[in-house]
Amino acid sequence: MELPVLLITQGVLLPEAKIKVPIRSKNNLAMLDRFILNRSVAKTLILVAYRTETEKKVYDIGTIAMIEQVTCFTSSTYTQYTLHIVGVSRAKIIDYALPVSRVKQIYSTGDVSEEKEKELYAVVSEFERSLNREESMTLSNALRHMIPERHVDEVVDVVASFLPRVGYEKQLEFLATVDVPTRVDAVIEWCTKHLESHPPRPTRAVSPVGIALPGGGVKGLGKGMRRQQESQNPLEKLAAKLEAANLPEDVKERVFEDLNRVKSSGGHGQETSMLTTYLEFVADLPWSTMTNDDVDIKKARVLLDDSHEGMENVKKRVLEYMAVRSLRDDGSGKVMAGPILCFSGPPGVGKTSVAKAIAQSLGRKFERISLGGIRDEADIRGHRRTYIGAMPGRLLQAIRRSKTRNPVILLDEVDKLFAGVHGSPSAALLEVLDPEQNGAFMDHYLNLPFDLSQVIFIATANDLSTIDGPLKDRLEIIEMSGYSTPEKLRIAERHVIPSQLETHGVCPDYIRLPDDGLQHLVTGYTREAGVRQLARQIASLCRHAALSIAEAMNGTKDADAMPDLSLPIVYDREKIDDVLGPATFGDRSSDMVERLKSGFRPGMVFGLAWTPYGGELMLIEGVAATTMSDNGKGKIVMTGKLGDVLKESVGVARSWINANAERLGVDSLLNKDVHVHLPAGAVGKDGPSAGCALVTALFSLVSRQLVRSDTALTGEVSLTGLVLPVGGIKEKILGAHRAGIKRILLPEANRADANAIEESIKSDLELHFVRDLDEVLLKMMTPSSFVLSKL
Ligand SMILES: Nc1ncnc2c1ncn2[C@@H]1O[C@H](COP(=O)(O)OP(=O)(O)OP(=O)(O)O)[C@@H](O)[C@H]1O
Repeated sequence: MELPVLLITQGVLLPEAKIKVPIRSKNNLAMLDRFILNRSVAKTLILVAYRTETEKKVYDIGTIAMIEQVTCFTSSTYTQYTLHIVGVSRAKIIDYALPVSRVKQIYSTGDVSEEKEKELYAVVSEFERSLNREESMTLSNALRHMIPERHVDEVVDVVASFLPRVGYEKQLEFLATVDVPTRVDAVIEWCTKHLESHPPRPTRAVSPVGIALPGGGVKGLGKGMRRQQESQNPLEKLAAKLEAANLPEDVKERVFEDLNRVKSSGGHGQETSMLTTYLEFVADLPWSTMTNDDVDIKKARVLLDDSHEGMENVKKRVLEYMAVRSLRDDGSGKVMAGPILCFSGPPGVGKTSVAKAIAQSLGRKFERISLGGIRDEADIRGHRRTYIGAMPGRLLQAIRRSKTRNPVILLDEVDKLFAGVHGSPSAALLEVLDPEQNGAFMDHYLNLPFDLSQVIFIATANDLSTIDGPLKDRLEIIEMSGYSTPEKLRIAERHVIPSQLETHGVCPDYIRLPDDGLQHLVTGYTREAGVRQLARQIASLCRHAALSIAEAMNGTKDADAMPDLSLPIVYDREKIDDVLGPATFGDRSSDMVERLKSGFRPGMVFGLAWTPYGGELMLIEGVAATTMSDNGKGKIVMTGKLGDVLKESVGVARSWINANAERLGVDSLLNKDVHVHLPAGAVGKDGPSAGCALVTALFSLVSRQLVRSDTALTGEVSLTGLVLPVGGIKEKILGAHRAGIKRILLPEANRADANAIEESIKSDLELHFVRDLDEVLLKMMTPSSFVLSKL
């Protein structure tokens, strides 16, 4: 037969064994691309050929293998494919060529005496117990159906694949050995050698592979031992587990039918082993185990207040939610479905930790499912069992982990679900969240209805605009905005520092972080909306402290007897610079604002952008092509990865300037070619909120007057020059403040949003609210601008 070739230079795949091969070489990538990717690969056969590094030649015996799965890991810089394959049989390579070679399957020969077999099983049993628990489980699972049927040839292959230390050359030799008795001798020898340095665990007097052996089992084992095996029959154990799982009646019937099928097959065969794994999963699911809700609103309030600083609105909404739940609870254990909360905001503002606090105050288990980047419906709903390597979906896996049927499940990053080629995960999620349907949720793998109606789902998102409409409809959005510097200082002092000290085992008395040190840490080493980076920097200081203390103690247990270290270690500005290196960001002022202070030219203006990671200062630049400034066609070139809505805003800005040029005494853009650019071209920008900034930039260009470089603005404009409200005001103000901007122009209609900002920030800023573009230009142009008199 002719098979595509996978060429490897280390590790040997023996029949029945499974390996994962990362695909790196050019040849293997070409083979993957041509024969495997974008095809249905299940059960595809390939030839694994081996090349010896020393002789640089391909070995004439290979392994025919079956592909079980292809996995792909993608990062921003590379993509790594990995093939999961299982060995099928030995093969003689008749005609080696790439990418396809001609091979002939070869079969094992020779009989093994009963004595030898007994010796083999005894030594394999010891060998199994010398492995770590995980390997030992894998080995016994692999051998489960072989020993009872006396597949000695397969047994030795599987065991040999657990002996990689034997070396590549020896394993290749083993692969080439068709005579089974010779292979048995080799395995006995290798196992015995391995056992010299890895003694077996003492306990467990069971069969070599941890399962009962039918029809008398392995000859030579005593009666007592056989009885013990019988009492440990895994099928009986499984049956008992299924009984104890308290399955609903309709489910029970189907499950026990499957169990009988396994029983009647005697427990062997690949299909049976898949069915057994399935039944184990069924038995592990918490069909009827629930925790009792313990809703004490007072306690919940204390817990939330203790664990979370500020965020009063969020806490209020969460407590209301819990109060409503408790009123709906009629004591029957069934609570009517309520709204599904979705915390939306930049990273590190406490979305996950508030969700955890909800679970904790209800006394429920907490599980998190990360949805980021899921493209496949099967991730949510599982694979059908007919697929090789089928698995249940993430929902049921989370339920199994929680061991209860009513946990709080956090659906993290619902905004990052994408529809791929294999169905829409967001539609599957919709079904999960629908109280009409989730009482009988069907996972493809489980293929039995499972009741998810008592689960509390909470979602998180960074960017609401990317959530599918119908899914968003189901969610009750609670916005969580970024923190100001004073808020961060308080969160750090009361929460992050104590928890990091505890995590790193540093006694609070040994370390001191004075106010100016903490302030330096926040403003000089982090630029973020949440407190993630800050927590990381504090962790670095804790590790530094732990190391200094450990070194000074040098074996003594008495911290007071540390001659080389004066305690507490004080992390002031200097010390922090010393430990973490020079500050990455200039204190309080962004690099951009500093750099541009003296370099502002007509046509430049600071806008404000909302991003999923918090508010950002955004430079807008416009230039007129001077050589053809007055004989152009009024064309506008736009660059900087702009979305459609932003491009339309440039059009609106241009029309307004043209319509008002005469009144304002400036040139119009009718015969000027202009280029508008928004730097940081790699980041996509969209939305109407840059309207005011664009008009200002174009006005500055045609009037050749400077815009104030100490001011940033946001606001949508209408064609007639009205300034319309925009979203993300708090994030934008905080972003500007972080960047060192003190003067901000906002739409009048956003006054209430701006007022919600805490006083300490507001007092540090000059906020101006504007109604129309004339007001905008008056406030944005530098005071010396001659055109101002016309406004
Ligand atoms: N207001 C706060 N009070 C106390 N701790 C806070 C507060 N906000 C955030 N934290 C802490 O900051 C850390 C990061 O928060 P968390 O992981 O919940 O963020 P997140 O918003 O879920 O971020 P992501 O979206 O990246 O998952 C946690 O240790 C959390 O306890």
